[in-house]
Amino acid sequence: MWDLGHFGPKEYSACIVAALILVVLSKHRVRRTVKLPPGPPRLPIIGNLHQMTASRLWEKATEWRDQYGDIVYVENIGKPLLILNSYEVASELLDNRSAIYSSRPNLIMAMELQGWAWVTSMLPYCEKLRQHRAYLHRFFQTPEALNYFELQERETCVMLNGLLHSPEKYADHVRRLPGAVILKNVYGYEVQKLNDPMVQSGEQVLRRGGESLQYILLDFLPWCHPANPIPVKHVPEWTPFVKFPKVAREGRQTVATFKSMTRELARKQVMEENAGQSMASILLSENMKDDGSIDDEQNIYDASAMAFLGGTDTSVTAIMTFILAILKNPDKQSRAQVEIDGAIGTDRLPTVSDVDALPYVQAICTEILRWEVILPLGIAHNLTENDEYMGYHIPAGTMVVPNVWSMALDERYYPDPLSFKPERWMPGETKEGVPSLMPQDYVFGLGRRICSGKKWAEHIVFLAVASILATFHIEKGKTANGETIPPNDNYLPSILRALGPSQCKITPRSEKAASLIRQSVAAL
Ligand code: HEM
Repeated sequence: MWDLGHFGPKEYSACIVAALILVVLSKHRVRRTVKLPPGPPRLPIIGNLHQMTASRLWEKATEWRDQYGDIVYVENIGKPLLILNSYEVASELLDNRSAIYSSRPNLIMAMELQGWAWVTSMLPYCEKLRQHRAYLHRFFQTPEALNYFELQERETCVMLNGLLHSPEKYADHVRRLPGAVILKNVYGYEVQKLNDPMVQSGEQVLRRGGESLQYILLDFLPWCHPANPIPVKHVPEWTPFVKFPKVAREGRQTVATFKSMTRELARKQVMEENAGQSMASILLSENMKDDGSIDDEQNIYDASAMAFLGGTDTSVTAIMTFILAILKNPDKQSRAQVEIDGAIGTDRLPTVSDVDALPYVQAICTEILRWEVILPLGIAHNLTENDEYMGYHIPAGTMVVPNVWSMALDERYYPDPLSFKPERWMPGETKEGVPSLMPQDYVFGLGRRICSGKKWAEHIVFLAVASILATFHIEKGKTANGETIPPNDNYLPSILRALGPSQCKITPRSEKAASLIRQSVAAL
């Protein structure tokens, strides 16, 4: 079966045929007199398409940085893509020139075929996007709006209790945490058990989203464009050698189910008299007219569902990375525990207000975001007008991708970048001094499309890390023969990196720590 997600000889031949059609159809090819940014040599017709399906494109792009510099230009059957390999260029283009670098590309599989076009992070720069961002900003950048600190602390406590009872399921307890807080924040929905159907539905739809990105090749094939006489939407599933129509249909169904489930949750909030305060209930009631209809109803549903999608898997990867970092660097755990015991004692659990009293724990959180970045290529932006930069021409319509991976491993800022070193964030502890570039300045994106959940995510990661360190001891697992089991550091190489569990031992630091957890849960 021809899977457009993987580039092989059949796909290669198909691309050549497609490109030839393109060449024949375009009677007058525009002669390039402008100087394009540097990049790897392009093959006739297909350009760099054969290099685009590398499973870790961010690593390939980082290699290109050494050869071609901070901006790397590639072309796929005439479609331009610019990779920004350093913070400086990403900041100049995505931030300082955000007026023209803030749109998003139209991705055929995701948006045309699977029905993701409503998702905030996929919207072009438009009024609808501004409205979504305003809704999200109100509830996710302002903790007081829904008192999300209290919810984060509460659900962190539930996670600790889970670790106490079934430490071997630690990945499930971690997975539950961000989903439970967001579902309560957004819909007033209470997650009751580990494998909650709503949390699972969010995970499932995100998996479909990740899958859709494997079909990026469709965006480069000329006949796939919606303006063509045979729109790609109408390619039947029985078409020989192509798998994408089936993947598209399955994705469409999952997205539609997710949309109707989240819509129902939101509607329930506004219909029920005793429904608590949540993002959906507040926005829907504020916008309700006398006749019961709701202004901007669809945008409220969509922005609410986006919070659920944007905040769950990303935060889970950060917390899983923390556990991996401790398994590989046990000395960091001991130092953090000494800090916690000294600053807040052992009679209570940490809260978000302890951030300033726990600089080393905070340094661990910062280093987690840098050491194993979660979205190594961020989310692609789209340039809406021709631009000139460093003497190069960047054509309108260029897909612009920040290489967050390369920024996080930039030795100019982070000596020995592959090592997990929270010390680099502690003033006076390294001879180079604290790096002038924080990962928080780029791992959440840049410019007008910066992540709407940045603050919320930083808070939940801090709480989870500080609370686990305060109460548990994490160590590598052992085989029956007493040999140490190496931790699992095999991240899924998708655009949103995910990490499975390691075989390890997670035990309460003391009977007092275990009893503190039990008492805190009982008091919820
Ligand atoms: C550690 C956790 C997280 C990371 C690393 C992360 C990272 C990112 C990145 C890199 C972008 C793209 C920014 C750009 O295009 O320049 C983004 C967009 C977005 N994120 Fe997050 N995110 C996280 C958590 C969250 C949470 C908790 C929410 C909940 C509201 C959220 C909601 C969004 C939204 C709505 C967008 C789209 C913004 C737009 O397109 O205008 N994210 N995030």
